[in-house]
Amino acid sequence: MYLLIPAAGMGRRMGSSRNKLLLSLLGQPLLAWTLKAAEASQSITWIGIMGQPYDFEEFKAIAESLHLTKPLQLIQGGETRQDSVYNGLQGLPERAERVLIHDGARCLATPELFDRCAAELQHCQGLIAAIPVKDTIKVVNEQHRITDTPNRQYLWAAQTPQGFEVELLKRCHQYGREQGWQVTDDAALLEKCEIPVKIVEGEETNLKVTTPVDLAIAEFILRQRVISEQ
Ligand SMILES: Nc1ccn([C@@H]2O[C@H](COP(=O)(O)OP(=O)(O)OP(=O)(O)O)[C@@H](O)[C@H]2O)c(=O)n1
Ligand SMILES: C[C@](O)(CO)[C@H](O)COP(=O)(O)O
Repeated sequence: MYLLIPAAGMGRRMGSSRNKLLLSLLGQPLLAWTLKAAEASQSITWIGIMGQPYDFEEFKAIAESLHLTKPLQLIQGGETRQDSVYNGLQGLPERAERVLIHDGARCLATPELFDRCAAELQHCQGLIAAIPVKDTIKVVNEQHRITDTPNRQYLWAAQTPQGFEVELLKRCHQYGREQGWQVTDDAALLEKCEIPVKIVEGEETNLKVTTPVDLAIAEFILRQRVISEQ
């Protein structure tokens, strides 16, 4: 299975002056934890990382320090996550039929989650990892007045990995560009093209490190894992 890792962001919500994926998490760059899970996955055979060229030297150093056994390709990212995935798709080897996309910032995803998504992708055109929403969600208007309380049974929080047939995802990205669609995940492009996307049960710990609080929570979870492995 081919894996593309969007890693070309800036981390504005982290308040960081550099790519948050290079920040230290339990003594290693955040991206290293994501790559370790990809390396440990049984199904992933090829890894592409979309980054900004000024981060490439550090990405290479991280990959070398991990002694990755899987082929690794660095691909120039874009201005938005959507652009970065678009570029990543162009950088896939021609033989790639299916692909998983996984945010570099979701550094706690387990190898087992990659493997479950990869296995499920043999039976559908598109899928995403997601978890049921725990909160009661309110829809509000511009005056901050509640307009609706949707039934939680139908609300799931999107995660990555998100997996697709390569040709289908390429077509949806291309069409989305032509239509000027701006989306925050790849599934949204298929939804807009009215193509069904399946949900695979994600992991509650598979948080996206977005703000400094997320970094602290991620560190806590990783510490627990390291302790339980000892
Ligand atoms: N131009 C971009 C923007 C984001 N990403 C990647 O997409 C993932 C999810 O994005 P997000 O958490 O929003 O990361 P940032 O863009 O870095 O954060 P922010 O929105 O706070 O600036 C991250 O792994 C990020 O590196 C990317 O590859 N290319
Ligand atoms: C793809 C994603 O990680 C799914 O949760 C997310 O949508 C991307 O980042 P953002 O924080 O929603 O911009």
